[in-house]
Order: sequence, then structure tokens, then C-alpha cells
Amino acid sequence: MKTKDSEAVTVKIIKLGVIGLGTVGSGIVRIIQKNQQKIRETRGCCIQVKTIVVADRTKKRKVDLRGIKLTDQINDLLYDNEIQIAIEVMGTIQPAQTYIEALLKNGKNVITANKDLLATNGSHLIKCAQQNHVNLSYEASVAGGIPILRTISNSFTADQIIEVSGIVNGTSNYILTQMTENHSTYREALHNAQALGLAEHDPTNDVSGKDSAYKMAILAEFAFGTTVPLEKIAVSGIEQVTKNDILQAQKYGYTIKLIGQAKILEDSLSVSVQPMFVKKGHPLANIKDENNAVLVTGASVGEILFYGAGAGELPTANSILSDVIATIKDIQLNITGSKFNNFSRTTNIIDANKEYSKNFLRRKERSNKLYLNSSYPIL
Ligand SMILES: NC(=O)C1=CN([C@@H]2O[C@H](COP(=O)(O)OP(=O)(O)OC[C@H]3O[C@@H](n4cnc5c(N)ncnc54)[C@H](OP(=O)(O)O)[C@@H]3O)[C@@H](O)[C@H]2O)C=CC1
Ligand SMILES: N[C@@H](CC=O)C(=O)O
Repeated sequence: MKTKDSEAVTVKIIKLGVIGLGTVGSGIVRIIQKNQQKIRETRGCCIQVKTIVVADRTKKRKVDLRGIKLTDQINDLLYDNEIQIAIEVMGTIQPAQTYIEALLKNGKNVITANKDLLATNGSHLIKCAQQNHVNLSYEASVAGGIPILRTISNSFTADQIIEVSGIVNGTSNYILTQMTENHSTYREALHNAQALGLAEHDPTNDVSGKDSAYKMAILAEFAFGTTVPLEKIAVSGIEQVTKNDILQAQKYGYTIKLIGQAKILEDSLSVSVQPMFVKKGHPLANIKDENNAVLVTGASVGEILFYGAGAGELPTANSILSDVIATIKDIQLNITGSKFNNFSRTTNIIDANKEYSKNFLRRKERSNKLYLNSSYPIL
């Protein structure tokens, strides 16, 4: 490569391997191709996608794959010593878990957007990364394009977080917005969310609240430094939200949103995901379509709202690439292997399901007066 003075300089090329070339994988390829120059100027090196592993090699692809090896063999990535960073964007728990574990053990830094896997088996994989002195990063696993995990990790260390709440599933927020503002049916709105690449391959977890629960567990890990067993999170989704619920909410000045909450009650942590009535004017009431928002309350700083695209090709790919850049920095400083989230505290976790069923009965009495058939809590 030539500089302005025609002086020959060698620019290091960091080679990446990617597993998955669907919505997010395609976004990664596109952004690297578009912003290579800026990355080189900022980090002093080039990023090159060398290999992409897919399920079906014969499928027609939407991105320019010149110079990239497309394969259906994980070993092409696993045993390639030139590849220092592997990105997993294939989704679901298996075989993703087996692949990630093998990659970590083979000395590769791994970046993933797989919240299902992190919320269920994250501690094991984090330990595996540390033992093998490599990074495991997952900024894109929560709230798509919003850089929330590293922000909590870096900017709230000296503060005491009291609550993290928000809208963390793009698909369900898109559906609720379309049902509220465009009078779409639930089915039509879900179909559009799938066509836009927002929904999971199987959208059950999006609408049942499970995807939000996974993300709240990861957020709680960062905010409160503790592991939350998924069975202690009270979860309900948007499948039961009717047009009548939405109309009733509007009549009384509310909108219905799927809200995740992780909060300290006395000395214990309670985590839940449920549809709630949100008063118009509340910061979360105006979050529309696939956008997400995370409201962090710190004892010192008060409330801070983080807002942006919660799903979709380019926003999610940008979060993945923020992890790539952070990992390159760690490689350059020879400090890979430190934990993405550095806390490890023991906190009592309330079984929110028990609280939820008690409150549900109380709410039902109150809401029957206020909202006829609707029994969602008010935020
Ligand atoms: N879509 C989004 O907005 C967001 C997604 N995520 C997460 O990112 C991940 C990817 O999501 P998304 O891009 O939407 O998913 P897609 O369904 O669009 O793509 C999945 C990709 O994985 C490949 N794949 C599936 N099984 C295998 C396998 N066994 N071996 C190799 N490749 C395989 C598929 O190959 P082929 O193309 O050949 O079928 C496909 O290219 C998921 O974990 C998701 O939860 C996180 C945040 C936002
Ligand atoms: N299906 C998810 C994608 C991002 O995590 C969502 O809709 O939020």
C-alpha cells in the first residue's frame, strides 16, 4: 500500500471468519466493504472477511462475495490459523454452542449476537474464553444497534444501578405499533416484521416475551453483576393483546408496550417481561416500530435513556463490528481473555413469577374498573 509520499507501508490485515449469512451476516459484509477506508484510518489495519460458513452453499446471496470463501464446513474456519476473530450469526443454541466452544478452545476470539445461547449457557462460554485467553463479546445480543452493554460496563462502574427497564424486542414493538397506528392485524404485522428481517427464524420467542427475557437476563448481568436464572423471570408476551386492549388503552391516554424490567427491591433483584400500559408522554410510550429503548436508573446519575434500532441488518451488524474493533484493540495490546463484563456479585434473585401472580389478581380487580377487560399493569 502507498502513502501520500509514495512511501511503501505495510498495513496489517485482520482476517475474520463468519458463521451465518442471513440478515446480520449480510450486514457485516456490506458495512466492511463500505467503510474499509475509515476502519483502516482509525485502527491502522484492514478487516477482511476470509471465510463464511452457511447451511446451504447453493443459495443465492444478496451480497458481493468476491474474495470470500463460502463453505458449509465449520472446519474451514475452525482450523484456519490466519483467522483470529470468528463471528457467530447463525442463531439458535445448537450447533452454535458446540461451534463457539470449539472456536474458543482453538484460540479464536468470538463475537456473537446469540442471546438465546448467552442467556442459557453464557457463564460456561465466558469461562471457556477466559481459560483460553481469548475474547467473547456480544454487544449485538441486546437491543440490536444500541451500544448498551459496553456503555453499562464502562460508564456505570462507580454508580449503583437501581433499575434497568425498557423495550428490548424489535419485532413485538413493531407489531404493537402497527396494530395501534395502522390498524394492522396481529398476523399482518408479524408477517411484515419477518419480511423486514426483524423477527427470529422462528418468531415464537419474539412474541412470547422469551427473547426479551433472554435480553433482560444479559442486561441484568451487566447492570447488577449477577447471573439471573431464566426460570426466575416472570414472562408474558404480546400474543394475547387484542385490538380492544389497544383501543381501551388509547381511550384512557395509554399505549401498550412489551416492557422488560430488572430492579432492586430492598436487597433483591426482580426481573420480568410483560405487556404494560404506558402513559402517553412517558419516554417509553413514544418508542415505535423496531426501535428499542433502555432506561437505566443509577443512584447518582438518575435516569438515562438509550434509544435506537433494536433489530435489522445494518444496526445489528454495526454492533457486531464495534466488538470486532474492540477485539482488534485487545489483540494489538495483547490483553485478550479479559471478561466483557467484569463484575461477579452474588445477589438474591426474587422468583418474579410468584410476585407476578399475586400482583396479577390485585391488578385485575383494579383494571376491571379502569379498563374493562384489560389486565395489564401500568408502568
Ligand atoms: N435479525 C436481527 O435483527 C437480529 C438478529 N440477532 C441474532 O443474530 C443471529 C442471526 O440472525 P439473522 O441474521 O436474523 O438470522 P438468519 O435466519 O437471517 O440467518 C441465519 C444464517 O445462519 C446460517 N445457518 C443456519 N444454520 C447453520 C449451520 N448449521 N451451519 C452454518 N450456518 C448456518 C444460515 O445459512 P443459509 O443462509 O445457508 O440458510 C443463514 O445464513 C441470531 O442469533 C439472532 O437472534 C440479534 C440482533 C438482531
Ligand atoms: N428478533 C429480535 C432481533 C434482535 O434481537 C427482535 O425483534 O428484537
